[in-house]
Amino acid sequence: MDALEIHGPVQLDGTIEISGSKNAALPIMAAALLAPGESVIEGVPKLVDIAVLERLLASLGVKVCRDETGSIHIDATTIEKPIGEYDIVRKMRASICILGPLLARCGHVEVSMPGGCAIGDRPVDIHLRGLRELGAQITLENGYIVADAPQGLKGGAIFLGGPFGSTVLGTANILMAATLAEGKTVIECAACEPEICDLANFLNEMGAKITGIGSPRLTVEGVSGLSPVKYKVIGDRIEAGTFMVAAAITRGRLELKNCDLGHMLAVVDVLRKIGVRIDETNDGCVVTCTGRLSPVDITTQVYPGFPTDLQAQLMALLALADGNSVVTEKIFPDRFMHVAELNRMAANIRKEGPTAIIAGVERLVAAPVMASDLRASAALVLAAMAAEGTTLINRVYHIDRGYERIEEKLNPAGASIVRKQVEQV
Ligand SMILES: CC(=O)N[C@H]1[C@@H](OP(=O)(O)OP(=O)(O)OC[C@H]2O[C@@H](n3ccc(=O)[nH]c3=O)[C@H](O)[C@@H]2O)O[C@H](CO)[C@@H](O)[C@@H]1O
Ligand SMILES: C=C(OP(=O)(O)O)C(=O)O
Repeated sequence: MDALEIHGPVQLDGTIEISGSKNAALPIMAAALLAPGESVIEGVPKLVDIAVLERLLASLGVKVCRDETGSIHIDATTIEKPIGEYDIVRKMRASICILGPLLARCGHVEVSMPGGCAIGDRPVDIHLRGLRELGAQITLENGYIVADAPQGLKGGAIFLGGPFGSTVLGTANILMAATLAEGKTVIECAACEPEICDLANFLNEMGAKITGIGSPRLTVEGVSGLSPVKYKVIGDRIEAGTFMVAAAITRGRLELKNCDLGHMLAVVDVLRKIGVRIDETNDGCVVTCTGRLSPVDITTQVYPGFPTDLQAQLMALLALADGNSVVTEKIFPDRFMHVAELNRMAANIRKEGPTAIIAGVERLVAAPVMASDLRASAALVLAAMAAEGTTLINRVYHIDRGYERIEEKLNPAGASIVRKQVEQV
């Protein structure tokens, strides 16, 4: 099993190209199932999660390959078997994205209940409620969601709100299904995340008729068929945010390319309050941090609020601030696996329900730590670059789910990260 050995403290200085967005690429790849023929998706990051979806699509009988430029070709001319098997689906939450498009295209689908990061309870009840409102009959059999719409789906008014606001992949599923439904669908309380906008833009290029993109009300006029297209996914705002924190926590300077600050207004606002300088460039930004770090209070929220996927990384930074910060997690109230590991590195963080109180410390100290989920792992890499000594992060397969060879991006900018094979611990 891979581990990362990280020597600190370092001061980063360099330029990093942000990869295409994982969370945009995954639903877009699934949406390619809607159109017979070959779609080409450009800018898809080389990640474990993407490889899992490639395997899942191939298991449906769809032809999938990555060419020498890195683009993914998905030939969905025929779908032999609309069944998402447990062995693949359990590895990744986003596998649930095949549910809507397969139902719309084939009139029948079976998908195992999905797995995903250990960040708390993650039901799919709203996905199922939305599909039922489009006319699907759905049962749960042996851990599989079995959905049928033999006469096709029918548009309607669908409210997608849940206990924590909107649902990102739930919106993706209903949106994809609605493109081929008969008549008009209005999705209320739709997710407004840039990844959903990217998916909607992709679907429109395929011939779908979606309006209201970026707002909580999406209107879809159903069409009888969609055509394959070539499409480039947006840059990864979560990878960009992680590297912004990397510049800040090492009191360094990073130029980030292929990142859209328009997708990161809450993150930029919070980092500026902490004392980080962010200057916009033509295709990204330059992030510099020289002085002291001010504490802040933040609450994670649906877009355009502060994203839960950057909560752990921000907490690593606040661990070194001059005073007390408060972080409240409103999307996944149990997403705090990183707290205990950061405390092993001499942070002073106390968790109370869905809130963490972070008393800033002068310095972090290296320690052996365990990556527990994707963004918690990223937080540990950030903390380790600022900590004194050599940190060993075990179970880094979590980080490979969402970051393309993170050490190869950070080392040229001055990090000292070595990937090692270690005995399983
Ligand atoms: C692949 C991908 O894009 N993953 C992202 C996506 O996950 P994902 O789409 O799974 O997250 P959701 O937006 O659906 O989850 C938001 C909240 O709604 C709840 N919920 C969701 C669906 C449902 O049917 N019932 C229900 O109660 C969830 O438990 C959670 O508390 O959005 C999350 C929130 O921004 C991010 O952290 C994930 O990185
Ligand atoms: C939690 C994440 O991914 P997933 O929804 O696939 O578990 C993430 O990208 O931070």
